[in-house]
Amino acid sequence: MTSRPLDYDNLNDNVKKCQYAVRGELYLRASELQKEGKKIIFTNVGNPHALGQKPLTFPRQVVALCQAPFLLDDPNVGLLFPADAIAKAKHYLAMAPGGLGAYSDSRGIPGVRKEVAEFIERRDGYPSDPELIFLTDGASKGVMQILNATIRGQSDGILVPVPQYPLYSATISLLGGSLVPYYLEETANWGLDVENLRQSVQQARYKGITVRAMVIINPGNPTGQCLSEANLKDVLRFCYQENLALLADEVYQQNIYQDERPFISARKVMMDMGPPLSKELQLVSFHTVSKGYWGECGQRGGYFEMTNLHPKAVEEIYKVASIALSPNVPAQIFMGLMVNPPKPGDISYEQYIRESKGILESLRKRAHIMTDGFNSCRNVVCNFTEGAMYSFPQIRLPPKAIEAAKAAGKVPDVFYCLKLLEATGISTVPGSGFGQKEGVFHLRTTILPAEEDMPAIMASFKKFNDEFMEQYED
Ligand SMILES: Cc1ncc(COP(=O)(O)O)c(CN[C@@H]2CONC2=O)c1O
Repeated sequence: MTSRPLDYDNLNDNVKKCQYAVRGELYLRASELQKEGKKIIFTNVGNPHALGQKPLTFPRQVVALCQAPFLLDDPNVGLLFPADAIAKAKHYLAMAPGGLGAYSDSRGIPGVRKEVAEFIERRDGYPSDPELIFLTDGASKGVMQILNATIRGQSDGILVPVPQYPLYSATISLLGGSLVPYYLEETANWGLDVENLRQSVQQARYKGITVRAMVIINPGNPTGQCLSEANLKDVLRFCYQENLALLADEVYQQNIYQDERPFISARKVMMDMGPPLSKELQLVSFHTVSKGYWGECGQRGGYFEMTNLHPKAVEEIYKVASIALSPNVPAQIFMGLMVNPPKPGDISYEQYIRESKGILESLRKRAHIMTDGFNSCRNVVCNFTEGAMYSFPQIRLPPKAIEAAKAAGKVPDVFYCLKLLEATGISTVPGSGFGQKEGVFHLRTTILPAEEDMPAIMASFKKFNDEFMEQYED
């Protein structure tokens, strides 16, 4: 048969080059085993509702009414829905001409963008312009839009933390750009070092790469570290000195499990630093309804906020957003509700706070159970999950295990994670999927399995791991 346009060999090379390990080899093998009837614990994806977390009640009540506005005309609606949910549904329906079935503006519903701006103002104490906030189908799409606008070709580089969330490496590959790694220091609790940043940029420039932007993920995925205000000041100063735009991925800003380093946005620190940075440094910040104590991953709601971008650049980003017509309208309502939740005195306030606090407190407990569990295992060390939703233990593989992996044609941490999966049903992501220093191996799991299941999962992991180490140690 003649070679055809969409045959593998004829596909765009950038498509074939990009990798996304969160749903890679381990996930595919776990899905096969599940089909064969094996019980699988999918802790590979930060997907809270898939692991049993209940959705918050109030947002679902409001969106249900927005999706089925005829319920608002039912005389019994007050028997099923609280008055503030009814009022909120009417509030959003009034903002969305044609309701949830109609396209919105390509930047999102102006009223919701205004609510996001007000949220940012309350959080940071500085004005925020709704015209510089675009709603997106999850933060993923926002990241892809901004990287698409930034990367002009192979010689454009993006400074990305290693280990990193592979949305960045995959998108940079897809767009034909160059990933410029900066290594986080595991022994310094995954801290970043400005000298390391400078070296990475210098090495890239030496290779003829123009470094255009720097990505920070705060709190970190997969590493879970929270950046301090001092760290953020260093990063902002560095980006200004090196003329880099800063892309601040802050999707886990609600997921904080320690009190020493509370979340502080890159934008607040930049504004606190005043001119010239607050007036000149280009910053794009990303957020989502997928994380935090919402976990509404499937709704596909997100936003990005642009600071210090020229109006003509904003217009170009708007033009490209308009190609996809409209962000997901129901998700925009979720975003509005997330940034503008029930207030003290509202009928649903107590329930909303109770549910939210319950989820966050449980996540904090699970972060400790998992970290302590890993640290009780042979040849395993693990930094505490200060934030986000993941645990990223270092697995010190004996040389014999590395040889066995090579003999099996597998990267060592893939070999280990496959053995773990076969033995326990625990589906993780090998550290090689996020990038790691040469010769150092990790795996990523989420802290999302139900609290009551966590001790048994960690015991099952420990049994497997200690037997594995026994088998391969000299
Ligand atoms: C750092 C980071 N940014 C953006 C996203 C995308 O979120 P949206 O759902 O808003 O597009 C994720 C999702 N985290 C993936 C999903 O689950 N496990 C992960 O590592 C993420 O971890």
